[in-house]
Amino acid sequence: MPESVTPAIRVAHAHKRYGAHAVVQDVSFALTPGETLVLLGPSGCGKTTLLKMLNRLVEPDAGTIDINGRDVQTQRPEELRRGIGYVIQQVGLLPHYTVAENIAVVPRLLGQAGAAVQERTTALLTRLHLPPERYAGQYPHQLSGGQQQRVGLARALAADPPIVLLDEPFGALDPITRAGIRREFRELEELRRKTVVLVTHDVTEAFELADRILLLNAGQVQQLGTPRELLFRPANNFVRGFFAAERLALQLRTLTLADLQPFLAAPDPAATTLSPATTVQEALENLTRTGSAQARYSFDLAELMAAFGRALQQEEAAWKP
Ligand SMILES: Nc1ncnc2c1ncn2[C@@H]1O[C@H](COP(=O)(O)OP(=O)(O)OP(=O)(O)O)[C@@H](O)[C@H]1O
Repeated sequence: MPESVTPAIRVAHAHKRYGAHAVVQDVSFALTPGETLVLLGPSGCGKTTLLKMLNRLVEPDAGTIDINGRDVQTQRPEELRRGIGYVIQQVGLLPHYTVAENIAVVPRLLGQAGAAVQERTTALLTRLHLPPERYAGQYPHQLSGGQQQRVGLARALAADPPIVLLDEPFGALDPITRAGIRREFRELEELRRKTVVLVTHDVTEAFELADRILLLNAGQVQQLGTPRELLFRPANNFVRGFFAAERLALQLRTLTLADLQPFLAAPDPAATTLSPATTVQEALENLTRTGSAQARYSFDLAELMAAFGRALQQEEAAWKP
């Protein structure tokens, strides 16, 4: 991060213990505005505790936390929280409020005008694929789990906070709904501009959403880096082991056509082209798609996989110590 940029979030030497149990041990990181950090690690490693330190739902025993350059200890917790969106797994919608009323809670607390709040609610619902004419007046119990999670996200975004904290936001969903919502989430322009800290223990989710991953074990940072760094340049055996079971799937999601380009034949101008940023996984999905969406590409499945193998060898050779 350039020194002139004030980190959106800076955590320095944070510690937390409950009795004899050291839950967070000497954790430090700094995020540039707009960055998405995923807190990843096994159950009980301290992810939620660390996340809650950022909005003062948990107070650290030692260390400092600055949000936009200001120590959180100098700010009243309620005021701090109004500037930070927060989504939890259980969603926590108010059961007697409609969808629109739930989304409007924080903007109303901030004294925003009714018409502006309504406009924002309508826009957010539309963007999250919940047509407002159908859903604005419904109550939480009338919605599916995935719809409730989208309302939870809309609520966290309603006051347009520059920082959003998400604790297992897709945790309660089945894998298919989860993958779909994750895609929507990634494509949400709204979130691209924001600094996001997201807790998950789902490795695929972490790789899909993170700019950087903070991998924790027993309260200690094992590695902080891009998904590519954690995968190809693990800092220790814990990091290596944590990704071992899903290594191939993660490699397919991490390498892109740009990485494979030296090993693929020159593109056929008559064929459908895929962007260089397309992951190998996405390219595979395109190639194996059947039916009306079938298109002709410059390479076939065998050529793609051969190029993937060679790119992988190159990547691993480049990062050998
Ligand atoms: N208020 C508390 N009092 C005592 N122990 C706590 C408290 N909150 C958390 N812990 C303990 O601290 C450890 C870390 O909890 P935390 O919820 O941060 O983990 P996590 O990584 O988010 O786990 P999971 O993925 O299972 O949600 C756990 O062993 C938990 O039992």
